[in-house]
Amino acid sequence: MGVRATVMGAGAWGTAFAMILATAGNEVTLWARRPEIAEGINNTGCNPDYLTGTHLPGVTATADPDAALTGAEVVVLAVPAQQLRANLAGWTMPAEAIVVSLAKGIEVGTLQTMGQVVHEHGILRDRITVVSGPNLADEIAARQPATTVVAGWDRAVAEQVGAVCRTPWFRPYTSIDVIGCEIAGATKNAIALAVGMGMGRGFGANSMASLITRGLAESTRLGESLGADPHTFAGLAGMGDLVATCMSPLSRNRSFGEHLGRGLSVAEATTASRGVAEGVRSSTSILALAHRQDVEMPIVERVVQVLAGELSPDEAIRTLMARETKPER
Ligand SMILES: NC(=O)C1=CN([C@@H]2O[C@H](COP(=O)(O)OP(=O)(O)OC[C@H]3O[C@@H](n4cnc5c(N)ncnc54)[C@H](O)[C@@H]3O)[C@@H](O)[C@H]2O)C=CC1
Ligand SMILES: O=C(CO)COP(=O)(O)O
Repeated sequence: MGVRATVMGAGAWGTAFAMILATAGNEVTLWARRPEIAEGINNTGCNPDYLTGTHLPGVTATADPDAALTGAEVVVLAVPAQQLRANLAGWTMPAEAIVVSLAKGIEVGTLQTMGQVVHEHGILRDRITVVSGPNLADEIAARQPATTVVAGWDRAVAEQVGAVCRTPWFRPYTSIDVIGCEIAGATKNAIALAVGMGMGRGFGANSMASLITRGLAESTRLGESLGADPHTFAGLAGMGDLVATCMSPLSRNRSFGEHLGRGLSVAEATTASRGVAEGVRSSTSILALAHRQDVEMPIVERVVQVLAGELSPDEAIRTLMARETKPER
């Protein structure tokens, strides 16, 4: 028996998630900010801007947030991290709905995770869940097998969301480590920028593996300082997502880093990007969070310096390699 589910945000991941929900037998409404996107979906059955060849049977689109939200039992938030708070302020959330956050980022200024932003908006913690894992939208849209983690403060609610978004090719696991999944999801984008920079400089698998592994170590340190379970970082939302993102040319964050590594400016890389690369804004807030928590994050620090134009990718790599020798753990 399906539920009435609404996805707020018709970018790549919002569109693919709407397709998952419809395939799983739910009644799905997809809110698009731009009316022409909603019209395109309703008229052709495909999103004209994102995942363009993907058919979305059973998905009805609208550009009216009230129409989208009225009566929804599950509300999926799929707008970029830095835009979530402003969007929530203009929306009337259904009183009893379960909320699912898809964005992978840390809010600039408040240093809050998306779950915290949603909670601050007045949603009870027990009704908030986040989805995070190795989920490149293009592959999900092509119905390639993938797994993910649905994390919620209330395990039963996470299980409910897991059941609602389960399809033959999309297998959700559940977790109660919301903060761990969110920190893992946000930091992997910053690490993917670093990996991309290395690839843009022409480096191979050794460099990539070194950055992934040490990136995971600093991500885990930050998570633990905030009360996360370190095991989460070895799981799908941690290592799983990091590997998928850093290995795939489909990743916007890795591609953005590659552009920087090849000598493009941040502005040029932004123009070349085919969607939001969350790590570009969130690297700064992740580093600020690390400073607040007194946690060392040398890779993220170098990424922030490159994005700010204070270091070249070559200098970033050189200074990372010049750090003092120390025990691995
Ligand atoms: N694309 C992917 O493979 C995955 C993305 N994510 C995360 O999901 C979140 C959304 O990403 P995507 O859908 O991929 O991004 P996208 O770049 O494909 O689309 C962004 C969407 O947000 C809309 N948007 C932009 N500014 C807005 C604003 N001010 N107010 C409302 N809507 C606005 C755009 O019109 C577009 O529909 C990000 O946090 C991303 O890290 C997570 C897993 C997979
Ligand atoms: O989060 C993602 C895969 O899990 C998508 O990564 P990008 O945002 O870098 O494309």
